[in-house]
Amino acid sequence: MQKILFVGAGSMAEALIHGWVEQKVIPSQNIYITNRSNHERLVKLNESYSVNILEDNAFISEMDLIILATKPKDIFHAMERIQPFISPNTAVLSVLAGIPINTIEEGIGKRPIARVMPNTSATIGMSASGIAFNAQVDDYQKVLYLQLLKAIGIVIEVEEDKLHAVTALSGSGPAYLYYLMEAWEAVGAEFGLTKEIVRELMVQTIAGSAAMLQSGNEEPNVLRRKVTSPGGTTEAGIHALESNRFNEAIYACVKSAEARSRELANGQ
Ligand SMILES: NC(=O)C1=CN([C@@H]2O[C@H](COP(=O)(O)OP(=O)(O)OC[C@H]3O[C@@H](n4cnc5c(N)ncnc54)[C@H](O)[C@@H]3O)[C@@H](O)[C@H]2O)C=CC1
Ligand SMILES: O=C(O)[C@@H]1CCC=N1
Repeated sequence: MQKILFVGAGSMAEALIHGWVEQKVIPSQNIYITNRSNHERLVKLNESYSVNILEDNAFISEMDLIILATKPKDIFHAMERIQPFISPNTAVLSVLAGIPINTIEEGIGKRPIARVMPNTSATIGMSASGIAFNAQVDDYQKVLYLQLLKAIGIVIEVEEDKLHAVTALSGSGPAYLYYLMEAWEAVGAEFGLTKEIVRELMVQTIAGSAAMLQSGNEEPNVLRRKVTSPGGTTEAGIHALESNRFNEAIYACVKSAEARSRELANGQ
C-alpha cells in the first residue's frame, strides 16, 4: 500500500483520515500528517487514528500521494516547504477551496494533480465530492483517485471551473443544513419540546425527505405539493418562507459562496 502525506491536519484532513481508516481503504500506518506549527493537533490525530507524524521533511520524497489540506491562503507557504523534497512521481490531491490546479503546478511542478471538493460527511462515508484532473493524470491513476473518493461517499467528475459551484453547493452545503437545524431546534425549544425530541424528529424528517428524493422519480416541487394541503399548516409555513424571501436568501447564499471561491482562486 502506498504512503500518503496530509499537508495540513485540520478538520477536512481528519474527515478524510477517519473515513479512509474506518472504511479500511488505507491502513493508518501508511498515513503521515504534518502541520505548520500545531504539534498538539498532530499528537491528537496520532492518538485517535494511529497515523504517523512526519518528523523529517526529507521523508516527503518517499510519498506516493500528497494531500494538500491547508487553508487556501496558507498553501503558498506549504508548497515552498515541500517543493525541494517532493519526488517527480509523487501524485497530488488538493482539497483547497478555490485554488486552481495551475497554481499548484506553479508551486510544485507539473505532475498528476486531482482537485477535489469533498465535504465533512467523508467522516462517515457520506461525502458528496466533485473532482477535476490535470492532463498528467492517466486513466489508471484516475481510477485510483476515484476509488479513494468513492470510499468516502459519492464522487462526480466536473470541469475544473465548475468546482467553484460544487464548493458552494456541496462543499459548504453541510453548514447551511446545520444552520437550518440550529434554527429548527431553537424554535422547537420555544414550543417546550426537549432538544432530544426535536433532534430525533428533525433528523428523521431530513433523512426521510432526502431518501424520498433519491428513491423516487418525483421532483422536489411535486413532493412539496404532496405535503401542502390547501388551507393547511404547510401552506401557512410556505407563505411565511415566501414573504421572508426564502428563495432569494438561498440564491444569495450559494452565489456568495461561489463568488468567494472565485476570489480565493485569485489569491484574495
Ligand atoms: N472544512 C470543510 O468542510 C472543508 C474544507 N475544505 C478545504 O480544506 C482545506 C482545509 O480546511 P479545514 O480542514 O477546514 O481547515 P483547518 O484550519 O481546520 O486546517 C488547516 C490546517 O492546515 C495547517 N497548516 C497551515 N499552514 C500550513 C503549512 N504551511 N504547512 C502545513 N500545514 C499547514 C493548519 O495548522 C491547520 O491544521 C481548506 O483549503 C478548505 O477550503 C474543502 C471541503 C470542505
Ligand atoms: O468554508 C470553506 O471555505 C470550506 C470550503 C467548503 C467548505 N468549507
